[in-house]
Amino acid sequence: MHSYTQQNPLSPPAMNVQTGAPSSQGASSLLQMQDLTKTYSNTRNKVTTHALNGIHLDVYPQEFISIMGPSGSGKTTLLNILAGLDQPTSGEFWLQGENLASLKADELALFRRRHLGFVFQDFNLLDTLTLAENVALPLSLDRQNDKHILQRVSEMMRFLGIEDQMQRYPYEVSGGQQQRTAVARAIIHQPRLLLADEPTGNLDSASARSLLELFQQLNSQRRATILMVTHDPFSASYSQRVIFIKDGRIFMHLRRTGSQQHFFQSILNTLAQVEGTHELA
Ligand SMILES: Nc1ncnc2c1ncn2[C@@H]1O[C@H](COP(=O)(O)OP(=O)(O)OP(=O)(O)O)[C@@H](O)[C@H]1O
Repeated sequence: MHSYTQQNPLSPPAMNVQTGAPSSQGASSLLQMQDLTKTYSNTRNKVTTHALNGIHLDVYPQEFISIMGPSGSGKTTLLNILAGLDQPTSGEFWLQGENLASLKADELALFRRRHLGFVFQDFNLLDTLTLAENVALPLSLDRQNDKHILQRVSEMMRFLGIEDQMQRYPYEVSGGQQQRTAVARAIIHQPRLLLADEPTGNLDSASARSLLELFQQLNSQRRATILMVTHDPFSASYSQRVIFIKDGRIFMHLRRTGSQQHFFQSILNTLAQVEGTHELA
């Protein structure tokens, strides 16, 4: 299947068909992926899974992108590769010109700690640390001074509306507050890229909505570039561009051009197409 793009005819700009970037985009991309593939080979039952089949994608600074696709289409595999948690089988990717696949393990660990932020579905907070200590982790690991850390943590927790929970432990607060803590930890070091895997998956609808509004705020006010994997079309409608993956390939890019409601409807229509199109083996 070939990948293609869909746009509202009333609303240019045109997009680069391969990467989904606006053709008028002069700025250089923040993240570039070139022909990424990932194959899992199971030696026991000799089954080979082609999780990614040649992903080309450019992400531009200050974009908020959602990645959608059917179960097993390769979304998490892609995010894990970008997060440095897994290696591609072939292909390359660069974050602001840095070829991440070429870094040694310790260089990659440092790069991840300094330049990437992660938010996961299950929050991943450390239960033995207070919320403030959890948020401080990236700065403590970087050995920044205590006064600066306290100042940054307070400022960040205030921004996220959880400043009165600083001394509590994760098990003493709600899921929404835990996820806000995880977001604070993910962005306290001002990463170049925030990667989120189903960040609203364990939240009730009010907390999910407030997290998505927070992502929009981070994106517009703090210039965060966000890449979010989600199953949920409503969550995706908060972003500016949705990339649909199917069978490890990019199936379509959809860019928001009108209201959020209109974008939500376009996402639903595209999902129906993605799920209704079956490739013959
Ligand atoms: N460690 C692994 N070993 C073997 N196969 C794997 C492994 N991890 C993922 N896969 C396979 O790779 C394919 C893509 O998986 P991936 O988890 O990326 O999909 P996904 O789109 O995130 O799915 P979901 O929406 O269900 O989370 C699937 O067929 C999956 O079974």
